[in-house]
Amino acid sequence: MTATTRPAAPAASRTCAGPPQAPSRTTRTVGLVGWGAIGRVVGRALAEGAVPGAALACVVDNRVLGSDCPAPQLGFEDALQRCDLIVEAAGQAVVREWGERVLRSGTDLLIASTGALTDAGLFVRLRDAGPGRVYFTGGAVGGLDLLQAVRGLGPLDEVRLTTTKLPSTLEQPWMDERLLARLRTAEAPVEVMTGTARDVPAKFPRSTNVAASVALAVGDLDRVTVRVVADPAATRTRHLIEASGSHGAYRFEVEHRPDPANPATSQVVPHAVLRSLAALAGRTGQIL
Ligand SMILES: NC(=O)C1=CN([C@@H]2O[C@H](COP(=O)(O)OP(=O)(O)OC[C@H]3O[C@@H](n4cnc5c(N)ncnc54)[C@H](O)[C@@H]3O)[C@@H](O)[C@H]2O)C=CC1
Ligand SMILES: O=C([O-])CC(=O)C(=O)O
Repeated sequence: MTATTRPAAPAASRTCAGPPQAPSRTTRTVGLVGWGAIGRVVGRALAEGAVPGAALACVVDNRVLGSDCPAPQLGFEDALQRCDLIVEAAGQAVVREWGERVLRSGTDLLIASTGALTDAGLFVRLRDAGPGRVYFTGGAVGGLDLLQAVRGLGPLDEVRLTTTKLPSTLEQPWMDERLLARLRTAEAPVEVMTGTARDVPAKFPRSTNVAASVALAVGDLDRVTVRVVADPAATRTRHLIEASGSHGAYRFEVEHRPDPANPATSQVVPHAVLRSLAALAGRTGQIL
């Protein structure tokens, strides 16, 4: 499944009556699912007109939202009636429950919770569903465009992602008391899990979607080895991608300030979503 863009506007057309017409741009009507750390920033920016060619039509959330929400709160079915693009910023479960229905209704879907795609069955169903198209935001990591381009030269031999976060953001319901105690009392970095991009995002569904994003770019969940590290000194979240093959070697390292309300999420992520939206809305001059 490849993140491609479709032009929002029809090409300029020539009529019998006169000169070529300027391209008419249609506005993408956006339904935002999730009014949390990502959704609030995305929703407010859209409502302020920050993305030319994209307008916020409604917000879907399973909590009752207050008056700070700048668009009507709708249920999912009603949102599908009103929108031509759904932005998921709510969690992997939403992609599982609604992904296919969104695409089958002819609505496009931009996914933040890429970890849902580690479910092989869901991956195939979303790939084959339509007529809506599915897109992924790059989220908290960079270099995905290049890793995707490198596939044209052949497979990479090795791809590693090391994600380092504050211990509290990595606690999970499946952890036993011993591991939780190690995280809570850590005075130095603790390796919490090493696995493939197939395994890790399911274990840390709100914290390691980036592993699935790297794998989507590389085209192989099992080729990406992921290390999850809890570091009490990680006031910034770090993601290090290292990849190599016969044609080259690649290294991308980022450090993000965590969102104060939800430190599992890096502050940059809603801006990555807005960038993706700008590309989908057909803003010119965009680096794809
Ligand atoms: N690709 C990437 O780099 C990243 C992806 N993410 C993904 O984005 C998701 C959202 O992140 P945040 O905004 O930080 O989370 P958050 O927890 O701050 O907000 C999530 C919002 O979605 C709502 N929600 C949850 N389940 C829902 C459902 N079934 N139906 C309707 N609304 C629902 C919640 O009520 C909440 O308002 C994360 O769970 C994660 O899967 C997060 C960070 C980075
Ligand atoms: O925001 C981040 O740094 C990464 C994250 O939570 C995720 O991939 O789920």
